[in-house]
Amino acid sequence: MSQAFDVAVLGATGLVGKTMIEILEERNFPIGTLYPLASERSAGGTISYKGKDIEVLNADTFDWQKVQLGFFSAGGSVSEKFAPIAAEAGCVVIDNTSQFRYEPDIPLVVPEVNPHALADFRNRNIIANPNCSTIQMVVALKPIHDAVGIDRINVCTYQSVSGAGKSAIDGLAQQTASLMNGREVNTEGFSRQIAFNAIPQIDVFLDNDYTKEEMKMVWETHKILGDDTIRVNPTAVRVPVFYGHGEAVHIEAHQPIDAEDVKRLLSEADGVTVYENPEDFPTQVSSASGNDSVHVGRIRNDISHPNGVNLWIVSDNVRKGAATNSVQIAEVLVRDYL
Ligand SMILES: NC(=O)C1=CN([C@@H]2O[C@H](COP(=O)(O)OP(=O)(O)OC[C@H]3O[C@@H](n4cnc5c(N)ncnc54)[C@H](OP(=O)(O)O)[C@@H]3O)[C@@H](O)[C@H]2O)C=CC1
Ligand SMILES: N[C@@H](CC(=O)OP(=O)(O)O)C(=O)O
Repeated sequence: MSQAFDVAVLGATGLVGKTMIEILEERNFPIGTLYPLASERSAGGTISYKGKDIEVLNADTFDWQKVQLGFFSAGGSVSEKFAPIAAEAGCVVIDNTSQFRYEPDIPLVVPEVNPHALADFRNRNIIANPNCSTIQMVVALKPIHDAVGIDRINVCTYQSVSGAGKSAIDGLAQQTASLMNGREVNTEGFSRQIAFNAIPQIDVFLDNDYTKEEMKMVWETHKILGDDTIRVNPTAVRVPVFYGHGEAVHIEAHQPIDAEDVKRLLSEADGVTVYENPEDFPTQVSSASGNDSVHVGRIRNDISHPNGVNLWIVSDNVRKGAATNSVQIAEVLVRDYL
């Protein structure tokens, strides 16, 4: 990688955007000039990159011809507005929002799972980064699907508040402090109190009574694994954890499969850390937060089904679920296509 790329990060003052800039630095991505972009609210402020303070620019007035790559994490409506403009100007957009994920000509990519899908990036000059809960699940399930074919997935998520942005992190901290001090709780930003509670609603309810977060896991698993026959049944729950999503996953394979086979398959898989000893299970706080691996433990045979296996999967939603996955997409892009 001797070539350097001029790069814009849209949403650079947000949780995902800031992490994206840290990860670009950490992984030494070949950047010529970095342009951090946000709304007019934050324009004029600075962000730190490689020991320097770089001015945040207003996305409304940015000239997209200046960059070859754009990392977008400022929300769906912002991507809807700016991604076509950037793409038309020759910038390849890696979009973290759900805005373009379900359009058939837009690649939806997890580099450990379906890097080949990137071959279609020129269709629109836009590549979609999947939903955080979906990414960690498909990284762990892909080797099993390749080996024996997965017929059905039942999954319950335990998602941290960082999935809902900076304001939700502040909300959990404030609610916790209020309760500890015997004060009334302000639940703004959540549909119920989140401190010391669990909320079985993430995103809006759809006509089939699943939430949109749950249906994203169905639609995106099909698109990424390239198999619409997999039956996926999710329940997505917000829990009072700051960083890291957990998932209790139950799979039914097309053929009998043993937990020991799953452990062996996953120990050979890219991006996965396996916890073989049942007592040595991973958690969001102790294992996932702050690193890029998908951690899998509690791997055991289903006592109620001959082809069933249970897994507990945790990962850092802001890193592997968003920022790191986008940077990994860019790494494959510049290595194989640009
Ligand atoms: N792949 C995934 O699973 C994930 C995807 N995401 C996506 O990333 C988005 C941002 O998430 P997160 O970082 O947690 O959110 P934050 O609320 O922490 O940050 C939002 C960012 O977007 C910027 N922004 C908001 N409105 C505009 C606008 N009109 N024009 C330009 N910039 C704007 C904000 O800038 P300012 O400082 O000016 O307000 C800020 O930089 C989410 O909405 C979601 O779409 C997030 C998490 C995981
Ligand atoms: N919905 C996820 C985060 C997110 O922004 O997802 P998406 O990119 O699919 O909208 C969460 O709340 O944990």
